[in-house]
Parts: sequence; C-alpha cells; structure tokens
Amino acid sequence: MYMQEKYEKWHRYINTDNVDNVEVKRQNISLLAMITLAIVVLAGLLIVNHQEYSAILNASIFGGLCFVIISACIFYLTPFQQVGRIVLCSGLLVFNGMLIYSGGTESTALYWLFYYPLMSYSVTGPKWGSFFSLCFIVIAFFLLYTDGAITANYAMAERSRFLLSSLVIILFSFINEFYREQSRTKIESVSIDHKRDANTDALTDIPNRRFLEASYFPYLKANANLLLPASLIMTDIDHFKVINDTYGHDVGDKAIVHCVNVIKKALRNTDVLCRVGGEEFLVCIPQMGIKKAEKIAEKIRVSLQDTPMVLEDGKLLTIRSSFGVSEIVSSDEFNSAIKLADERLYAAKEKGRNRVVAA
Ligand SMILES: Nc1nc2c(ncn2[C@@H]2O[C@H](COP(=O)(O)OP(=O)(O)OP(=O)(O)O)[C@@H](O)[C@H]2O)c(=O)[nH]1
Repeated sequence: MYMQEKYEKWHRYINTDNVDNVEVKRQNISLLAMITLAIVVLAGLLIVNHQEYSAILNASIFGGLCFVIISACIFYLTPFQQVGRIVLCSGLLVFNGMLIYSGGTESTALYWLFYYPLMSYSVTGPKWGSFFSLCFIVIAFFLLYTDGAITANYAMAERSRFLLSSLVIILFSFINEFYREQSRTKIESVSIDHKRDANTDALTDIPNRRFLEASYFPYLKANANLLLPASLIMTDIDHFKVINDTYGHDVGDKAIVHCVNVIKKALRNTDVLCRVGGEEFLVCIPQMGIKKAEKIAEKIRVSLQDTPMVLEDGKLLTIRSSFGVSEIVSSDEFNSAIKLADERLYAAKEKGRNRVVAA
C-alpha cells in the first residue's frame, strides 16, 4: 500500500500492489535462479570430485552449499527476505575467497568468480550490490597480491587480468542497476500518481467510487478481523436540483465542496468519505457498529443544517441532507451493505428528507 506524507490519509489505502510486485518478482527470480544453480553446481562438484579435491576445497564447497541452503530457508520460510538475500551474498563471498585461496582444480578457480558482482547487484539492488562487489574486489586483491596468502598457483598476468575484468563487470553492473532502479522509481511514482488521480474526485479531492471497489473494500476485507464491524453512511443533498436551478451550476459545485468540508469535520482520521454520485456521498467508518454510526450520521446532519454556505453576495444558503446507515459485519457483506444504506437513504427521502434512517 502507498504511503507518503504529503498526501491525505486515505491515499495510503490505494492498492499499488501491481506497481511494486514486478520489481520484487525480478529480484526473487534472480535469487531463485542463483540458489538453484548454486545447489546443483556445488552439490554436483562435491559428489563427483570430492576424492580429488583438497580438504580445504571440499570444506569451502560444503560451506558454500550450507550458506545457500540456510539463505533459501530464511528467504522462503521467514518474512525476512532481504536478510535471506544478504546471507546468500555473504556466504558466496566467503566461498569465493576460499576458492581464490585454494585455486580449485589446477588453479582455475578465478574463471568461476565473474558471476558474483552481477549476481549480487541483481539479487540485492545497487546499494548492497556495490557493497558486496567492493568486498569481493578487496578480498580478491588482498589474496592475490599478498605473498604466501594463498595455496593456489596463479600466473601474475592472470591475477591482474582477473581483477581488471572484474572491475569492468562491476562498473557496468553498477551503471545498469543504478539507472534501472532510477527509471523504475520514476515509472513507479508516475504510475502511483495516475492511480491516485483515477481514485480521486476532481471537484472535491476526496476518493471516488472506484477507490471503494478497487482499494478500500479489499483493504477492509484483508483486515476484517481488525476493522469489522464497520458502518456505512450514505447521504444525498436534499433538493440539490433547486440549488442548481436557482443559483447556477457553479454555486451547485461550491455547495458540494461545502458539504464535503462540513462532513469531514465530523469524522475521525481513519474514516473515509467518498463521493459516489453527483450529490451523493458515502462515509465508511471502520471499527464501528450501526448504533454509534447512526449518532455520527445525526451529528453530520445537524452540522450541515447549522453551517450554512456563504454566497458571494453575503447571503446564507442552508443545505440539508438525508442519510441511510448500514453495517458490515462480515467480509461478504460490502455490496449488500451499500444497497441497504442506499435503500435507507431513499426511505429518509420518502419520509420527508433531512433525517437519518438506520433500521
Ligand atoms: N452543480 C453540480 N450539480 C450536479 C453535479 N452532479 C449532479 N448534479 C445535479 O444534481 C441534481 C440532482 O438532482 P436530483 O437527483 O433530482 O435530486 P435532488 O434535486 O437533490 O432531489 P432529492 O435528492 O430527491 O432531494 C441534478 O440536477 C444534477 O444535474 C455536480 O457535480 N455539480
């Protein structure tokens, strides 16, 4: 869910799952590919070659395999997915150091290590990818250029070419990942702005009916244990056509904004006010039964009646409204609760308007 301080509280309920999901999927697929590949290659090497390998090489391959399995468990079995990614990259970093140290079969270990910067950027993103790549280069430099630090037998030219080509890979991995991240953030913010606009009523700046169906009701359903019972208050300005016909459409628009401001003042920060029709609004009140909601509706009715709109010539225009209240007890009742609130609203109109009907 989207949350940013400059926006109003209801914006955080706008469903942005499809915006964030693609990036998470990309990182997860990279991780899955890396885990699968690492398990197949490391287990295969151990099974086939363990008799030919030195003890330190067998130990480093086995240690690498354990790290991969531990990180896969953290990633898939706990909520700490970034920790799983970091454990994987840390484990493979240690494993790479041990490979450089032992040299692998006939000191060919360096050929196996170019994957690491690419993998760490792809799995953990630009910041952690740079951190792991930097550690990788520092460890490789130390091992390759410290006399007696390793048992492997690399040619001098091989050492310098390995470090240089690793640096080139790191540079391009960084550029790639950094700008991909920037463009993703930009696209994400444009996409979120579009979503926000599509969920907002242009005249009043409050959420519209689409917000209810696409974002808010799914949010209430997902958190039913915490937020239900909830109540709905449907309200419709009385004789609004007369206001339009008497004062003009512009004053009609201002009257709608005036009502929104008055209704908002009677609500809590967690309540959501939506414009669901021309002069029809729906208030959603989580964690509230119908009895209390009826009182809130009455409070709104009275404050609308007692807060006339000031016209341009200074005259006062009293706006009244009718209300229908219903309750959502379980998460399959959203549509029926809206229908019931609507029916009660029209019962209030039938009974003479400017009243609340809740039964
Ligand atoms: N100014 C303005 N008028 C609107 C807007 N949306 C709808 N309307 C008008 O609101 C009026 C609603 O009229 P009706 O549905 O007959 O309802 P009413 O006059 O309020 O009568 P009751 O609801 O029965 O009390 C219509 O004339 C619409 O054109 C809007 O955004 N701005």
